[in-house]
Amino acid sequence: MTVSTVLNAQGLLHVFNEAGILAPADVHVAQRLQKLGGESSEIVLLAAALATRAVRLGSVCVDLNRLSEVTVESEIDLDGLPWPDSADVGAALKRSPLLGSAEYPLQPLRLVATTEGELLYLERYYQQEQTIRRILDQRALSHPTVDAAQVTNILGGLFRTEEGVATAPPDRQRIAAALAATHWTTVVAGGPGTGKTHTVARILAVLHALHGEGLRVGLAAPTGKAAARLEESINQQAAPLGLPAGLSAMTLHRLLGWRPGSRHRFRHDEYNRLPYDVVVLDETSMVSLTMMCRLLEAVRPDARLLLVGDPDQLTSVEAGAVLADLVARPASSGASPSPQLEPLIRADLDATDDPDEAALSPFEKQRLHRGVIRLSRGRRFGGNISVLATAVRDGRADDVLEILHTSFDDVSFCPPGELTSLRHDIVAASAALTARATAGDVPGALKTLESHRLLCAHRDGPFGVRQWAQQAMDWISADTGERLDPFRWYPGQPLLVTENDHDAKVYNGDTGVVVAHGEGVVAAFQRGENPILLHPNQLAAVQTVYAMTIHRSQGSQYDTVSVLLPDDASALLTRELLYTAITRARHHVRIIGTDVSVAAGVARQVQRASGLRRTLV
Ligand SMILES: Nc1ncnc2c1ncn2[C@@H]1O[C@H](COP(=O)(O)OP(=O)(O)OP(=O)(O)O)[C@@H](O)[C@H]1O
Repeated sequence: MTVSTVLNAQGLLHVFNEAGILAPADVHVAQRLQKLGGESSEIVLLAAALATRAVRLGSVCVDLNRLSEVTVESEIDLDGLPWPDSADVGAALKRSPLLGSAEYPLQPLRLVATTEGELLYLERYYQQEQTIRRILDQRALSHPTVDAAQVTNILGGLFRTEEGVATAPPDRQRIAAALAATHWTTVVAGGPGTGKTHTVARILAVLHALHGEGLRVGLAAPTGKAAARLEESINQQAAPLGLPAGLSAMTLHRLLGWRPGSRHRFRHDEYNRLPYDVVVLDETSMVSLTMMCRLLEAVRPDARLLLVGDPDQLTSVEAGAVLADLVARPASSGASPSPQLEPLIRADLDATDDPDEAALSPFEKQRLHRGVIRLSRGRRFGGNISVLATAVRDGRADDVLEILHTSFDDVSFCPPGELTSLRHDIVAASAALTARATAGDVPGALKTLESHRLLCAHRDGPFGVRQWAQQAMDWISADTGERLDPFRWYPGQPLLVTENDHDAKVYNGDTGVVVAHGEGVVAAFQRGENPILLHPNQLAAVQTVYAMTIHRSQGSQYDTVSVLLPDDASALLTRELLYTAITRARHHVRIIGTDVSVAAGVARQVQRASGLRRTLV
């Protein structure tokens, strides 16, 4: 491992920098605080550097009781390092001018006591977390008043089986709609295919029926790709639900009014609130603490807010895992249920297990008080993919390995050297894609593009996208006898967009395919019934994609997914990564790796320390 060392780092900063725990940026922040605040305690400076490191790696704060539980890439002997005792760190911090003093009022660090120990924050993130906590708690103090009989009628009309009878209780989708009708903030969580978007469309139908045509709805998602999917899906369901046609969704940055040159300040804020009665945010798991704070500040207190997403998936690249925190937050934290909710969902609350849906647990019932519901019934895929994903999610490594070692049609497991079936699928998918694309069949090519996808954890190295994309191209060339030339456009060329292009309406993460068109070619991207067709030269930032990272694949699904696991020492190999990769598959998931790498992935959880799930003392 290469370590970037800071030449003038001293004491513990030097030791932890040399060991590869602290990056130069972490050391520089601590050194700056040392200079500005006149702090000389080594353990305070180390704690400040670890707090900076934590934010860099996605946490909001550092848990003093778990200072040494840092995820690192490999051979670092964590136990051999001189970790200070957490009580000593706490005591030294309490004496530190960096926590605020008459001489040094800036207070860049904040120590917070919780029922489970002390947390150290960089002040900015503490303030953002406090804002989120305060606004959510305030929003939970009052509730919209609705005509109960009208809501009962509307819910009865919307939640029916195909045969036209009311769905059997418990129906968590109906509960979500009842929650959204009676609470200012609703969190609809659920894995892929549990009907989150289906439910959002019905919630909008309930609110439209209650508030009439004038209801102003803002639909948003953290990425352009996710916003386009949300818009497409809601509009497909709009007509039968009586929703207005042409609802549009946008990125969260756009919704808030992005301003050039300012990454985290927006046109809409607490002084200039968003003009909507309902704001829906999809793929909330990808939203950082900072963006969630900005959204909450900008939503009117009397507007309904709907946060939707899968808390088990990979989280935002920046600090924070707010959706997971909100779902896991203790039931007691500052909320009272709307008195109107219970009568609306009496049958669901009282229901015992249904063949398709388990009864609500006591924890779920308590969580309803905070406006949180988790959809649990998979609607899109079932079978062993779902069982495998659940076992990964719950950290049951033995069950995961047992499923992988049993021969199933929809789940397979290959040792790293056994690549025959992977090669077969890559070559067959490419041949089918090229045939459709050469024939100018845009819908056929776009459908075939989703037939197989190779996913890697890393970008570079022996398990990375770069190497495996090249391997895939070599296999395809060996089969066709033709070299794939990445410097020209050819029918069947799979594309990945790497930057948002609002004019062309293609977004970072979109995948498309080059298709023959007249004498030339077009690049085709799926958008509902009407694919987007462009000349490939119009695309500002695009790559050929024969393999992609699991991070990039978030929000997409494929018929067959092959997941190439890295070495078990890779810090990227986490439970969330495995879960995200497996749940990309509709019909078949193939894991390529060893028992050791699978077990390591299931065991290693993304450690995102935050105070939102805790009770402050
Ligand atoms: N109550 C229901 N009855 C019948 N079909 C349903 C129901 N709920 C969802 N579906 C169907 O299940 C499929 C998945 O639903 P949907 O797309 O809403 O799930 P999702 O949780 O939003 O998935 P993703 O996480 O992939 O976006 C869709 O085809 C949808 O029409």
